[in-house]
This record gives sequence, structure tokens and C-alpha cells, in this order.
Amino acid sequence: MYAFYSLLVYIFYTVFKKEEEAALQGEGPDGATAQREARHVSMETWCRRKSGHTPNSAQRGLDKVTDSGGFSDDSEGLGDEEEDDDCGSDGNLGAAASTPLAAFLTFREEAEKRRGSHVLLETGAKTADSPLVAVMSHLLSFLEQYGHLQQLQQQAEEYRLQLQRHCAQHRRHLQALRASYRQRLRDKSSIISSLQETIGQQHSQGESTRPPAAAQLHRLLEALRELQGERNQLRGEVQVLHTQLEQKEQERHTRAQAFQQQIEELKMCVAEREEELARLRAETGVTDSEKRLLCLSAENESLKQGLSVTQGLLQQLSLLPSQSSAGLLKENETLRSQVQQLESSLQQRGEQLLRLERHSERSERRRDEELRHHDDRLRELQLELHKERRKEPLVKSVEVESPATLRQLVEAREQKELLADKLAGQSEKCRHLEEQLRRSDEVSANLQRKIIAYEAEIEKLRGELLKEIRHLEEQKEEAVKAAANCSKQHLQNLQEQFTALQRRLAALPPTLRSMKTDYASLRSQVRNFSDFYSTAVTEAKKQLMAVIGEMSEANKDLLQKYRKEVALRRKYHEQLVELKGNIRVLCRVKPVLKEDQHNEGQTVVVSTDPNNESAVTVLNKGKSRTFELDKVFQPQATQEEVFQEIEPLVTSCIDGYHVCIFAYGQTGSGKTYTMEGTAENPGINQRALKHLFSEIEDRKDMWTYSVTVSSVEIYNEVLRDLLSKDGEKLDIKINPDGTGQLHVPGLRLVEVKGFQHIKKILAKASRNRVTFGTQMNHHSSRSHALLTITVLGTDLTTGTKTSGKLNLVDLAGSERVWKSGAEGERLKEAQNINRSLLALGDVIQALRGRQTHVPFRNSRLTYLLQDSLGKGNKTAMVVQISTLERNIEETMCSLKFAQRVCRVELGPAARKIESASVCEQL
Ligand SMILES: Nc1ncnc2c1ncn2[C@@H]1O[C@H](COP(=O)(O)OP(=O)(O)OP(=O)(O)O)[C@@H](O)[C@H]1O
Repeated sequence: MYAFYSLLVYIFYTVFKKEEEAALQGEGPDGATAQREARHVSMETWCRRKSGHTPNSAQRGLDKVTDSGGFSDDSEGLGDEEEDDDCGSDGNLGAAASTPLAAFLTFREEAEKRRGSHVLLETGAKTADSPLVAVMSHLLSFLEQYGHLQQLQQQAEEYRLQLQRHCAQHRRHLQALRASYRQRLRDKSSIISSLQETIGQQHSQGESTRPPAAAQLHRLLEALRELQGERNQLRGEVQVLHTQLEQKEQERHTRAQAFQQQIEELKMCVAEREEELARLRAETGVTDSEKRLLCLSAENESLKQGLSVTQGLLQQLSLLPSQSSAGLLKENETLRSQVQQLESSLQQRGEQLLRLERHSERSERRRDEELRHHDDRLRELQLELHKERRKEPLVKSVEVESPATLRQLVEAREQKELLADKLAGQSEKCRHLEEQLRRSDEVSANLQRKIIAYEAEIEKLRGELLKEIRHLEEQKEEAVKAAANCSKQHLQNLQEQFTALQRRLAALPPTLRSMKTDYASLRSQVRNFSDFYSTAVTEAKKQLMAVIGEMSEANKDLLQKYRKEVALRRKYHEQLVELKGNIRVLCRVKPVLKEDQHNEGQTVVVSTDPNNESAVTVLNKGKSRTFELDKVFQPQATQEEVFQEIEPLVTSCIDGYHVCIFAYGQTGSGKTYTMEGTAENPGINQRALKHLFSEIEDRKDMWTYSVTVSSVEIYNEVLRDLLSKDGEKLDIKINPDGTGQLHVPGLRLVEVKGFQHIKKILAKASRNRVTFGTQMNHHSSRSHALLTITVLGTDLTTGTKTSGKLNLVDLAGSERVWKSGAEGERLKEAQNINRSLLALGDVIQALRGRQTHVPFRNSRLTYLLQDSLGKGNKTAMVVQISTLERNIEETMCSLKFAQRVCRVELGPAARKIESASVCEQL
């Protein structure tokens, strides 16, 4: 054992020496750089460890032995020898190195002779030549493979970057391909929709004639030919893509095969090296842990090769710029299977690596124990050597050799540790490679998923396109068949109908033929009627417009005619009034009311003749007397009938005349009823004002009017204003303007705006009037009431002004004092009333006698009515009479008074008119 270790140390030293010399002499033109580097590394490491920069346990153990053992005396000598070895100078060791094997054999033979053993000598002679050299060469080759592994890693990184770039290009190409497919699909769908529309139109038309159908079919066939041409073009493009993919697939396959062959060769080479290394290590006593490490390195190598193969495949995959669906799918499937295999192998390798790492740790521990054991053994050997050195001088050479052997052993152990470190680094790199491989697998998986999605979409689009093309072809065939059938059937039907009509026409009698011609002519006339109608309507419109124009021109003439007509009407009206008389006497007979039936003397003594409207007959004391008046109203005469007789006088007021209308009669005979009326049945006052405003409205285009109203009562010869609140007393005076007209200072004049306003004014005046209940009338009016309406008119065209006045007088009732039962104040009222009525009679008598003096001033009543009762005015008196016997005396008096008035001649009425020039002068 001792001899074996000595021999091992010696041979190791000799090999290093020889190789260094060969390197220095430039031996071997193919001396690899890796070998030189490896040797350099080995020597450098050895020198560094020797100089104490990285002391290990073995060195420390040796130092301990040196310090504690019996070498203290020879320590300097040993140090000198080591320095000689480093520098390569001459010395004892240099002398021994000149013939080392012979010296060692001599020493071994002597030692064996001394020990009496020859076995170890023979074994050492057999193994002293080649195994260690082979081990070193394998180690160097391992280092070379490590460098190659680094290069492969760099290539893998480059491949990965290229793969990313190619993936991006492939993605863009797929997007462009997808967009082009979609665009084509849209084009096809638009073509299909247009064709479907045309086919639908053709179907809807149904009975279209044959030539248009043939043209449609021709267009359809052309469109289908275009579609087929495009489809063939697409198929050609797809075939070209397929061929390109096949070529790429073949190239990839060949490259993969080449890579596989290289991998196989490398594997075989590594396996051979591993076998040789294992064998050599077994021969040289290499431990199991080293074998495991070598196996691990081989496995790492195979993993790297698998990684390179995968990367190559991925590169090939990325180099395919225009992969079609089939090639991509196949390639993806192979890649997926390979990736799965690699993943499984990686898992297995990882598990093996873990196991090996654990085993290497255990081996390391075991190796340390063995080293400790070797150290102990070495120490024992040193002790034995020390003992033998004391005994024999030859032992000195052994003492010289033993430290060198120990150093070689330590160096071998350091080499083992170095290898273990490298192995750990390789395992780290393997893990890093595994990580990269996993990332690349993820990238490839994502890429595969995207490719699968793209492929599915492309397949779907392709399927839809094919389906639509098939559908279009089917529709085309159906359309062709349907069009052919329809056109044929329709033609046949038309021909049959035509022949049947021809037969029927031939069979028709001549009369029907003539009717047919008449029908045709009528039809043509009806067709022409619309044109005739439109032209007639346009001509009528033109004529209408011309007439309208003429009418507008003739408007002025019409206006002038209208004015002439109005003037004539007024003239005729005046003549009529004059013919009737400017003072008219009307008699209204009061009907017998219910309240009058219970009293005495209720016999009707007054009768009227329906055939003579101006006569009234009174039966008085068995004698009948007929009074002739202007108009006698029947008891059943209405308020409207009475007003119709008054209406011309009211109109005269508008024309500028002064008119006086008063009611005369005994109390309770119906004077107030005739003048004021009731709310439901108004009298002359309200109707006259209503008529006035109606006339004013009719004349508003030519005249403008203002209407003012005043109302007074004469009670006990006192004039009171009925429209003022206080009812102050008024006086009648001559107007200071010099016109000689009467004037009532302080009298309130109310301008009337409308008919509703009139009703309020009249109601107020009626409320303010003094009434009192008498035996003849429960609401007897004890005053004379005057409603004076002044109408001032202006001709808009000439400026002529008119001033009309309408006096509506409700006289107080005349009654006999004894009959009315008046006493005191009532008696005084009756006396005043009768006095005023008598004054009125005197005035009328004077007018009748054409006296120069008319006693108007005998009473307030006649004085106030002076401008309306005199000459040139118009007067109407309504005599109210009762039909009852008990009122016969009053009736006779009233009728006699009426008859006297009837004989009065007021002469022609004078219109109160001022021309515009006179107005301007005033
Ligand atoms: N034509 C008629 N139709 C129906 N009722 C009438 C008619 N004439 C008068 N009357 C009624 O007779 C009654 C007395 O009439 P009215 O007050 O008008 O008499 P008068 O002459 O004014 O009396 P006085 O002078 O006392 O005021 C009233 O209730 C009135 O409604």
C-alpha cells in the first residue's frame, strides 16, 4: 500500500513535469489550448495551495504532523527541497528526477526485499504507465466540453432572441392574413347579398319576361365565375403556403436530424469518456462520489443537448414566416410532445440531481472520513518511517519521498474538491437552463395557443366561405331552374290566354265589336279627361284672378254707389217720416191684468179694430166714440212691435235730428212699462239705445259717433239729476255760447261705451226715481223722467258733424186727485203733475194753432223739451189707455188729448248739421 501511494505520487509528478516540458517545447501542433489552460489551471492551483493562500484540511493536517511529529529536526531541509522543486533547480530531488523510475524501482525492490513482499511491486509495475495520464486527459476533455457548453448556452440565448423576433413577425403576418381573409369574406358576403337581392327581386317579379331573366342569369353566372376564380386563386395561395410549409418542415426535420445525430455522437463520446473515466477511476481508486459526479455531468450534458435541440426546433418554428394551418398544427403537436418529453426528462433529471447531490454530500463526508483515515495512516507511516530512519540510513530517501507523496495526495483531494465545485456550478447552470427552458416552453405554449386560435378562426372563416359559396351555387342552380320553369310556364300561359282571347274575339257578334270600339274610345276620352280637367282648372283660376282684380278696381265705384244709396235711403226715410208726420201719436191699449179683475168697473169699454190700426173705439155711457190716431196698438201688442214704430225716429236722431218721444196717460196705464219695460222685456229706452249702437256700428266705416246720456226727473217742478249720487237740484238756463240753446248747469253727462253700460245707467236712473204707492198704482211714478241721449257724429270722409238728441220721457201719471186718494204731500204731487201736463197741453195747443208764442216756460217739463217739441223737430207721443170702464173718463181725456196732438203740424223737420267749413269757423 505504501509502495502504491509512493508510485502514484511519483507518476503524477512525472506527468506534470513532462507535459509542462512538452508545452514549453511546443510539442504537438494540435496541442489544444484547453489542455494548456487546464494544465495551467492545475499547476496554478497546486502552486497556490502550496504557497498557503488557500490552506485546506490536508495541509493543516500535514502541518500538524510536521509540528508534532519527529520532523522538527529536518523541517528546514524539507523546506529547502520544496523550494528546489518549485524552481526546478538541481538538488536531491532533481537528481532523483533524472532517473526517477529506476531510483524508485531500486528503492522499492530494496524495501520489498526488506519486507519480504513482492506483490505490491508487481502491481505498481503494471499500473505505473498510462491510467493517470488518461484520467488527466479526460479531465481536460471535460473542461473542453464545459467550454462547449458555455458556447451552447450563448447560442441558446441568441436562438431565444431570434425566436422572439420571429414570433412577433409571425404574429403580425397572421394578423395581416386574418384581416385579408376577413376583407375577402366581407367582399364575398356583399356579393352574395347583392345576388340574393337580385334573386329575390327575380322571385318577386315572378312573371317577368324571359329576356330579363336570361340577362339576370347571365350576370349571376358571371358573378359565380368570378367567385370561382377567386376561390381557385385562394386555393392556389393556400397550396403555395402548404408547399412552403412542407419545405420548411423538411428543412426543420433535416436540421433536427442533424442536431440529433450530433447529440447522439456527443452522447456516445461522453458515454465513452465516462466509461473510460469510470474504468480508470476504478483502476486508480476513484471514489463512487466521483463516478456519480461524472454521471451527473453527463446527464447535464444530455439536458443541455436536449435544450439546444428544443431551441433549434423553436428556431425552426419561428423561421416559418407563412405557416399554414396544417403544418403549424403538426409542428405544434411534435413540439408539444417533445416539450412534454423534455419536461418529463427534466423532472427525472432534477430528481436524479437531487439524489446525486445528497449522495455527493454523503460521499463527501465519507471521503473526508477516508482522508482522515488516510491521514491517520500516513501519520502511522511517518512514525514507522521515523523509527526505521533511526534504524537504517536508507530510510532517509523514504523520508524525502513521503512528504512529496503526501502533498500529491492532498493535491488530488483538492482536485476532487475543485471538481465538486465545478459540478455544483454546473448544477446551478442546469437549474438556470431549466428555468429558461420552462420560460421558453411557456412562450411556445402561448404561441401554440394563439396559433391554434388563429387556425381555428381561419378554419371557421374558411368553412363559412365554403359554405356560402356552396349556398350561392345552390341558389344559382335553383334560380336557374326556377327562372327557366317560370319563364316557360308563364310564356305558355300567356300564349294560351292569347289564343283563347283570339277565339273569343272571333266568336263575338258585330254589336259587341262595336261596343268594344266604343269602350276603347271612351277609355281614351277618360284618359284625356284628366288633361282636359287640369287645363280647365288652370283657366278657371286665371279667370277668377282676373275677376278678383276687376272687383278690386270696381270697389271704388261700389263705394260711391253705396253712399248714394245711403243718401237716398235717408231722403226716403225723411220723406216717409214727413209723410207720417213729424209729430206722431200712437195709442197703446193696456191689457186687462189679473190684479185689475177684482176691482169694480172692470168692464172693457175700449176696443180696437184689427182691420184699422189707427182707430180705437171707446164705449162711454152707451155711446161709442172712435178716435183716429196715427197708430193704435192692440192690447196684446209686444214691446218690439211698439219700438218698430218708434225706430225711424231713433234713426233720425243719429242723422242729426232732435226727437222727443214721451208716454202720456193716466197712472197705472203702462207708461213706465212702455218706456222702461222690465228686465225680461225692455221698453223703448233700452231698445232705442241698442238700435243706436247698432246703427253706429253699421256706419263706423264712414262716421264716427259719440253718445252721451243724461237723466233727470221733474218732481214737484224741481229738476233733479238721476245719475248723480246726491240727486242735487238743477236749473234750466240758456246756454252762454250764444246759440240760444237750453243748458242745465251741473247736469251729469255720461258717455256710453257700449250696450252693457246703458243697462247700468238705466238701472241707476230707475232706482233714483221717486215712486210711491197709490190706490191706482202700487209703484206709481210721481215725477216726470227724462232720458236724454245726445249723439254727435262726424263724417270721416267729409268731416261733417251732426248733433242729434233723443228725449225719452216717462211722464208722471195723470189722475184725478179724489180718485187717487192723494192727500197732503201726495196731493201736492198730483197738483204739480196735472199742472205740468196741462202746460204740455197748452204748448201743443199753441203749436196746433200756429201761435207765435208757445208757452214752453209754463212748466219745467215743457221748458226742458223746448228744443224737441218745437218746430223742425220730430215728436212721438204714446198715449197709454186702459180698457176698463172705471178708467173711462181718463181714457176719454187721454184720447181727446192725443187727438189734439195729432192735429198739430210741426212742419218739416230740420236736421242739426254743420258742414266742416262752418265747424272750422267756429
Ligand atoms: N202692456 C202691458 N202688458 C202687461 N202689463 C202691463 C202693460 N202695461 C202696464 N202693465 C202693468 O201695469 C202696471 C202699471 O203700469 P205702469 O207702472 O207702467 O203704469 P204707469 O202709467 O207708469 O203708472 P204711474 O204713472 O203711476 O207711474 C205695471 O205693473 C205694469 O207691469
